[in-house]
Amino acid sequence: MTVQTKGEDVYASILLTDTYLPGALVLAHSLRDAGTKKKLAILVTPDTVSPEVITQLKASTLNQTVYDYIIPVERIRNDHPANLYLMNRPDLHSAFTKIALWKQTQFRKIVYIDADVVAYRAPDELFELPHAFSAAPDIGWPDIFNTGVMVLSPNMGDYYAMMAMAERGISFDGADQGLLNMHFKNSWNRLPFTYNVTPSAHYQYVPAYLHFQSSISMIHFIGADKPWKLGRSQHVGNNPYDEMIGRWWAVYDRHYHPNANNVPDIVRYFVKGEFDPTKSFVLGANGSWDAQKNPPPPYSKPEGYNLPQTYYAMSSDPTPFVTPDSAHYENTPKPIFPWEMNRSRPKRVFGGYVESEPAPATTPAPKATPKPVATPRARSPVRSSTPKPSDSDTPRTPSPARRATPGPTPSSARSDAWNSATPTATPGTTATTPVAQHHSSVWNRFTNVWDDIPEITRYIEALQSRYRRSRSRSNVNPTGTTKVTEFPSEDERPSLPVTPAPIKRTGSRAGTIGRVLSYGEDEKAFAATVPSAPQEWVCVHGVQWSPADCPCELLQKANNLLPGREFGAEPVHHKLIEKAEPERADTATPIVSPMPVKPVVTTVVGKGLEPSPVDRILSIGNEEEVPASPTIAESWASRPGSTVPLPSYAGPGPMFEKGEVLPMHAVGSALPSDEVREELDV
Ligand SMILES: O=c1ccn([C@@H]2O[C@H](COP(=O)(O)OP(=O)(O)O[C@H]3O[C@H](CO)[C@@H](O)[C@H](O)[C@H]3O)[C@@H](O)[C@H]2O)c(=O)[nH]1
Ligand SMILES: [Mn+2]
Repeated sequence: MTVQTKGEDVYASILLTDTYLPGALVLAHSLRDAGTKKKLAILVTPDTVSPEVITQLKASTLNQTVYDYIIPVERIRNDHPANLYLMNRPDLHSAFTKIALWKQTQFRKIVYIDADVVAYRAPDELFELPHAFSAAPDIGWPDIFNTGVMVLSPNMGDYYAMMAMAERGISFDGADQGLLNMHFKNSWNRLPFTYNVTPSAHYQYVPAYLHFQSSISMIHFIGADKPWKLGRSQHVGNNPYDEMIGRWWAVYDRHYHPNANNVPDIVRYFVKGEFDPTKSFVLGANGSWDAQKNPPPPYSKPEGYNLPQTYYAMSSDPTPFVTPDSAHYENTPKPIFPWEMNRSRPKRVFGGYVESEPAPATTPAPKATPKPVATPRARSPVRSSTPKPSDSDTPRTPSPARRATPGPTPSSARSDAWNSATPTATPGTTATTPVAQHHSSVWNRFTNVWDDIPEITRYIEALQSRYRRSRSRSNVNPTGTTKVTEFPSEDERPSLPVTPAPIKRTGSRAGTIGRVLSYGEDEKAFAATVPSAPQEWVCVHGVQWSPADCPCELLQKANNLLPGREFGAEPVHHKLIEKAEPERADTATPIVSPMPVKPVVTTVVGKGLEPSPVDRILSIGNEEEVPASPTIAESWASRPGSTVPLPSYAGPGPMFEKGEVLPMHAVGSALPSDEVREELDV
């Protein structure tokens, strides 16, 4: 430890708040009155001490110097103040600021004294101590020292070491005394108790007091009760404690006597019982405060204090709220206008019941409507964004909301909405997963949102008539539907439900619809289309599966139909439907489902194949289509020796088979773009 040998000696105190001003003043006066030869310094934290208070620290009204040096220092807060609560002194949160004493290296030695100390005599001899650090024992635990009186030699080594502790909140009492005792541990020079006598109202060792009384240098009023906070009338007895309190008041009165007319109000303000506002503030003739001439009396209550206040308590009534019946509305004004009296019954249907009918108390069972309706309910934005008028005579304007309708994704909200139209599939009551519920609902109840768009319907009808012609050639039953999407029942559902959907093709073939591969009802017809070589199979999964593992039902079905044709063990790239050429990123949002098809591109290694029966089915209705030029990946995959699979398509959409893996990515709008719809308007 470096001990400074140069510089001045000073007594130093510290002021962290205005409220300790009387203490700081009395300490300084007591030292001066006792004839000290040393200068006085006080550290102040300008952020918590007002300028008026600092003025009082400089000079008394008689122009006597109080403190020679006012040293502004940064407040050092304890950010881990838990230990302060152990001694019930949370107000000491910034006591760590005392560490700044060690930074005052302009001084050779500092006799530090708390602001709640009064000196009986000036202990100037302490400056002659050779020790780097001295302090007196603490009355509460005499093995440690009290930090109200310390003799120290400022040096940056101790300063930084203690700052590091302060930053970490290392202090057993949360304040400076705990920190300093941990830092100096056994290296402190013990001063006699007479340099830091800490009287207590609860315990006095009277004989010792009487014995050492004449040698007392300083009295330190530890604890929350300070003489200026207790007031003059407290502790005026003749016990040792009261006697010592009286010594503090004696110094105070010598300099700030109540009868003296030059005592600054701000000093008295912080001394209990000393401040008299009637003397400080000139009142009007009627005794009230004249706001034009004077500041408000300091003890006046704020005006808002008298404002009436209303408190509303939360209801603690546990009875469930019941909607008031119609009697509640007895006093509603009688209809007077014709349109009020001759009101036509609402025709629009919401939630399965007519608007004007009273809503059933429980969940309404949907009334039979031509088509199930995804019930719009105000609480679900998903539901309300999928309006689906079921009455064909309802005027329908293609609105942006319709176009923005998200594709049927297996979201819980969506499946919820759909289940609401499926009385047997009440959410939470079935053992099936929401996804399974969703799909069964899809299969049994719903159509695609574009099914009612006449342009698309017309186009599809035209397409289907062509399709029927072709299918009669290939002996496959027609579906005979007038809808773009025909959802078969669970029983009649084929294993590969592929329905055409409009899609915008890039290039000159924009607007070409995908082709249909349908297993249909005729197994034999389907069997005829099954390719002879397993390599020709391309299933929806677009993954390299071992054929045995492939979950594709169509593949299984084909395998069952043709027992003689065992698939090889080689991994085969299955794909029964091929996705359309991928949309460019800068064009319309991808169409989710159903996935359009194009001629099968096989991945037979080393050579191209003749069109298989599957290819032929796939090409039905698209005879005129110019085969899409292979993508880079396709060309690369078909190079001799390549085992690279064809690029898989983006996801199966809502039409995929039960048990298939769900798409893990978001899907876009299922509706065609305006551009596509224009092109579709045939
Ligand atoms: O609101 C405050 C609090 C404290 N101080 C200054 O900090 C000193 C310490 O606070 P104090 O109230 O005197 O603490 P004590 O009651 O004396 O408590 C003991 O515990 C404190 C925390 O460890 C030590 O600082 C003391 O020296 C020790 O006697 C005071 O004297 C003042 O100089 C203020 O200026 N304003
Ligand atoms: Mn103190």
